[in-house]
Amino acid sequence: APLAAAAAGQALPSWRRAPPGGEAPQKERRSQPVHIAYSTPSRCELEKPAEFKRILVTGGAGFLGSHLCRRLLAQGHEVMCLDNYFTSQRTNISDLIGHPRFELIRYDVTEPFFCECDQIYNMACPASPVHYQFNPIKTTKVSVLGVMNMLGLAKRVKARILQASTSEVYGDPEVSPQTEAYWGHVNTIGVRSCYDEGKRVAETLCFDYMRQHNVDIRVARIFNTYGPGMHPYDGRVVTNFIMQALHNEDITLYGDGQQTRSFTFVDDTVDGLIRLMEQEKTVGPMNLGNPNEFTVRQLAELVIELTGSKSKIIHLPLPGDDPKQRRPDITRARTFMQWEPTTQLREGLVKTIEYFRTLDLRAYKKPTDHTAHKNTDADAAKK
Ligand SMILES: O=c1ccn([C@@H]2O[C@H](COP(=O)(O)OP(=O)(O)O[C@H]3OC[C@@H](O)[C@H](O)[C@H]3O)[C@@H](O)[C@H]2O)c(=O)[nH]1
Repeated sequence: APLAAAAAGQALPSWRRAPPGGEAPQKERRSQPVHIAYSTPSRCELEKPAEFKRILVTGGAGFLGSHLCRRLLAQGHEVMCLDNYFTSQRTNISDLIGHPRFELIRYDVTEPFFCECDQIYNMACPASPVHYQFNPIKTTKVSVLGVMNMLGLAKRVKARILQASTSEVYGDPEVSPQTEAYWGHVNTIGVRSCYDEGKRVAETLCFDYMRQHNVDIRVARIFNTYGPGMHPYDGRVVTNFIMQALHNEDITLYGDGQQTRSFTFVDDTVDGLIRLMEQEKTVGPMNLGNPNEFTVRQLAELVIELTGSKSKIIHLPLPGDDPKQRRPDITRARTFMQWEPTTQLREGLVKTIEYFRTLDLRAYKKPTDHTAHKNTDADAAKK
């Protein structure tokens, strides 16, 4: 059937379809819209031609990475995608495989990697607490060795490099909202430290490579991002709640649900990442997040409402070191990149729910036992 569809020119990305009357000139083929499986259509069309660049995206098959690859291809760039598929899979980017400007390389960023490129987006790292606590030593290695390898490459080929950092560098913040000037409140020995401290060292390395070797760095502190393309079993709150609601299962609220998060729709985050990379000056780390703050209970109630689910909310213990509040101050992003999120939670959730509703779950590997939420403070006290 896929062959028949291919012959008929259907169910193939537009760039793979033969134009009526045979081969079109390269220019004409490039100007056709690229159909993107997960992102919203407005972001998928081939955008106004940018200066052609060779761009390396580590973690390019992951949730954020795959959206980024699509967007960069749509801008007309050449994209090299590196991934070891620890938390991602090739189906995330199946629509890109075979694209003339896309190259896919199975690789682990803890090993040095060399290629000619103009820009590097270092996105590789498991991001869900369930995943990054599964093998915490490896998580620190990915953050620290991964960024060292990429900074070394950036230095050697004089590429600009963007490091995907995180709101988790603020730990359990004592101030709200968090500006980039806040140094954070992070436990160095807790169950989340592998990720938090790994990303903090990654930031340090970026700034030291800039000071010592003049490497052109960008550091994005990404807040909780959600949207179509998320792994259905990633264990994070948006996926858990939507999956549970769609299957009329209990909604698992950890703790009393009064902890807050600021949820950013994936297209806004990707837009922010590209703007930050293209921004001409290094201006320090940049918060990328939606400043609208919600309690996790509010999120649960909104998901139930939008799905029309019969699910009930139940309470489970709060995971260890779970931050109580998280809200970005985005003055810097507004000032330097004229960036702010345009999709608010309700609208973004509707799109995400639609994605999960139509997802074929057989294409995804079921999780190993979800243990992260069992790493509670009470357990840590017993040890
Ligand atoms: O089923 C669930 C899952 C999670 N939660 C709660 O929802 C909140 C958000 O949890 P998530 O696991 O989605 O993500 P966290 O905010 O803890 O960490 C995230 O921070 C920013 C990013 O860098 C990462 O994606 C991730 O580390 C937490 O308070 C968590 O305890 C639930 O109440 N129920």
